[in-house]
Amino acid sequence: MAARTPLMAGNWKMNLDHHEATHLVQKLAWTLKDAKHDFAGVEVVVCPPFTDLRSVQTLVDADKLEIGYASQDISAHEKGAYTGEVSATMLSKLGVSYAVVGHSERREHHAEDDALVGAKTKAALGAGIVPIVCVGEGLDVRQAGEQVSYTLAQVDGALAGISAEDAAKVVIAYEPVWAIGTGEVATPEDAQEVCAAIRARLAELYSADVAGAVRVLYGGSVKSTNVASIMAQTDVDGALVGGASLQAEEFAAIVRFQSHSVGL
Ligand SMILES: O=C[C@H](O)COP(=O)(O)O
Repeated sequence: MAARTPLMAGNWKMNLDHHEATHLVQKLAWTLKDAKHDFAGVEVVVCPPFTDLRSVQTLVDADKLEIGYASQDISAHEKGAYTGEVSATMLSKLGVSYAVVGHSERREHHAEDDALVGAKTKAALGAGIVPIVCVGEGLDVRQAGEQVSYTLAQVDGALAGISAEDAAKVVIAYEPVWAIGTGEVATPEDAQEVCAAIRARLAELYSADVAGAVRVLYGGSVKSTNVASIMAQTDVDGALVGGASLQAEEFAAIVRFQSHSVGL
């Protein structure tokens, strides 16, 4: 079975206008190049707001940057009278290769449930976009010791009705809500426990091949100072980074760590 290429994705959330986006992507590319980053060893993706995507596409195409870009959300609808929505086809035309789906901030502030997350996952896959499906428990669930069953129920919801062929393409990001933006990173053991359980669930739902192909990321207060211990875990294949991805040097340091660990 082919090794899983680590994925480092920077979720900018609702930060940076299109001028700032261009500046950050340029700076990130320069910083990684100066550090002789080998893009074959680690995939680097940024997730700007919708309004920045065209500018990022123009820059990436013009300078032939090996940096991918993702949307932070995607519509479950194909087209038509859905004011404010952005379709998978529209995003695909912009060269978007990944879409964050079911982030806890959308689940919380926009009442997204597992059924909607599943529909968005399907919409992304239907347009050739890889969904980065976010799952993870809140503090109350963690304190009750129910993080594994809670998170696996979200995985089941997101993948309901999805074929094995499509499931193998999906990225799952385990983001315990209590670790997001709080500076309170999960311990490596906490991350491994749930990421391993997610992979085991994929094997149950599909096959060992699908479980072995899917990249499982960790997200929640990842920084250059803690990424090494998280990435050392067997079932963690990358990170979904929020705040720390807004600084080119810091995000590059997170990415560079991984380059070094694979001997580049
Ligand atoms: O999507 C990213 C996560 O919400 C993590 O955010 P954070 O790194 O600022 O904690």
